[in-house]
Amino acid sequence: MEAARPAGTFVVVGGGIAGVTCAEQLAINFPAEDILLVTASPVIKAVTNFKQVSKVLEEFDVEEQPSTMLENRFPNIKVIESGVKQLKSDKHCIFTEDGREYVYKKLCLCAGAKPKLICEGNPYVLGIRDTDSAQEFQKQLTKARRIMIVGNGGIALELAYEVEGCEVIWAIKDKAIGNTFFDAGAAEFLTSRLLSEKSEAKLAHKRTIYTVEEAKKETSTKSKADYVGSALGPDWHGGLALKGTEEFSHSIHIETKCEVKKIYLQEEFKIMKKKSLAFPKDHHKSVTVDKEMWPVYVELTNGSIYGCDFLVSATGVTPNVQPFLHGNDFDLGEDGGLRVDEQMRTSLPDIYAAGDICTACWPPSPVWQQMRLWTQARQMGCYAAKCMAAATMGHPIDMDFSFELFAHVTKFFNYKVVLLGKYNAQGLGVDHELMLRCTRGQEYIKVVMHNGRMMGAVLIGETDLEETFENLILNQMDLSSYGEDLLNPDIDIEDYFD
Ligand SMILES: Cc1cc2nc3c(=O)[nH]c(=O)nc-3n(C[C@H](O)[C@H](O)[C@H](O)COP(=O)(O)OP(=O)(O)OC[C@H]3O[C@@H](n4cnc5c(N)ncnc54)[C@H](O)[C@@H]3O)c2cc1C
Ligand SMILES: NC(=O)C1=CN([C@@H]2O[C@H](COP(=O)(O)OP(=O)(O)OC[C@H]3O[C@@H](n4cnc5c(N)ncnc54)[C@H](O)[C@@H]3O)[C@@H](O)[C@H]2O)C=CC1
Repeated sequence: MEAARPAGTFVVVGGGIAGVTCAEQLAINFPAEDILLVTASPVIKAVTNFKQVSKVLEEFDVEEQPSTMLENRFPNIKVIESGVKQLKSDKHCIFTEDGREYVYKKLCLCAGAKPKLICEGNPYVLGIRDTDSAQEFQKQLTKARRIMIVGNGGIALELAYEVEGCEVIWAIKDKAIGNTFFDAGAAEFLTSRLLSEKSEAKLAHKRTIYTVEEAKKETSTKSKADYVGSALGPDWHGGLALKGTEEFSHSIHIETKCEVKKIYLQEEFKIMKKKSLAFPKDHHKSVTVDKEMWPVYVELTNGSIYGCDFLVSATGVTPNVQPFLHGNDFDLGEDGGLRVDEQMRTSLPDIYAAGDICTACWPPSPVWQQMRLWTQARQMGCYAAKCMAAATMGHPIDMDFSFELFAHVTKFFNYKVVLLGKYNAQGLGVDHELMLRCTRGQEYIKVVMHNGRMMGAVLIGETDLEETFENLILNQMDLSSYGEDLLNPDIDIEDYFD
């Protein structure tokens, strides 16, 4: 083993948004010190065109870049391209796959998360996380006539809308689509677009830039071991043609309130002599027996069996903590993430964590919750670096303002979607009121009220209400006297509260 580097550098693990933002912020705070970014992926994620849309809402593009671009931008950042295989927290050092040891004075773990697949090790069950897995999915899709999507969160929503030329059976546990983002009302608004043919017009991308060109060149020269790359994000499918073998644009059947009971390979299925269902033509449940043979069969808990070419398990993520646990007594959250306090500190001295790997365990603002999202990875990475700096300099630091209000802007089914605060009345019990305004095919607005105060909102479409509602949630003004006028389309609400 080679000699250890000089003691006492800041070390960040992970080249995703959290890790890169953390390293950048440390480089700004400590221009005279070396910052080490140790990452298993051959490319890093860079935030570009950052735009603060309002007090809390932010938008940005994301580019995959060779690590040299980060080093050029910040000469005091040194990127080490190797996976961390062990952490010795008592000795303040990490060991990488290439046999090196690095000693840290403060360490920030930003190793992201992995897809939580319904069935590990089955070649017919794909997960989507990084560029490689997205490309593998695309490759399999070009040969597919029918796939099954399992799960009801962000990835499933995107795939259900984007996949063309292939029959899609979408199996969800819930009554309505998109349970991590929407209630049944919003889901119905979106479903009507999903079940109608997509417009022929070229769909606008979720974000304008998502570059994988450089990444492709780099990836091919590196061995990948078992590590996942950084998570995809806004517009990950923008550069990929998600098309199966058929000529139709969109053909989807949704099976609600069910889970996957069993997956059979073709040979197993033949022996069992069970019947599978044909793809329903009219969005209703199929009763016709399928005469075709498929590589894999999926039995659902509602009794239906469908054959398909493969399944996509879009069933959430598990924090990527495994490489760091051996011999280190970290406190873990219920979701398996590294618990962090309001200073982004884990339970072990001088070790911080940010992004998908961590579980926020500070008492949250009443209108904020953690979700494993791009924006939160950036905010946490930046704030963790500031906390590391504050602890080094001995200055206290206040909680970053971005954790005051949950705010997420994205695109689903080609609609702009803004989610604010307790947008699904999370944790409010029955003691809340909903106000709705909906124009089919155009906009869906839902406001969550509690004791006359606005606690959250879902804005689908070009509503232009995000800034006003953000303010109303932040200032917790008593809105009881305004009643339904809050959503009255004839009243200019922005002027009203100016
Ligand atoms: C398909 C898809 C679409 C998404 N779309 C959106 C969206 O539209 N909006 C949104 O807000 N969020 C979206 N997300 C979520 C978002 O991408 C993640 O929340 C965010 O990227 C997490 O960033 P991170 O830096 O914490 O982790 P990651 O991006 O996963 O980065 C982790 C890094 O750590 C490295 N690493 C892992 N293990 C080790 C190790 N042992 N040693 C060294 N390095 C290691 C990895 O190689 C990687 O570089 C999407 C996610 C997916 C999968
Ligand atoms: N536009 C956006 O904001 C997007 C965000 N993302 C993020 O990327 C990450 C990964 O996305 P997803 O995998 O979609 O995770 P997710 O957490 O958004 O959704 C997981 C879904 O799987 C369901 N599920 C869990 N276990 C299941 C099981 N055994 N059987 C059936 N269903 C099961 C859950 O009910 C939930 O609907 C998430 O953090 C998500 O927030 C992903 C895509 C788009």
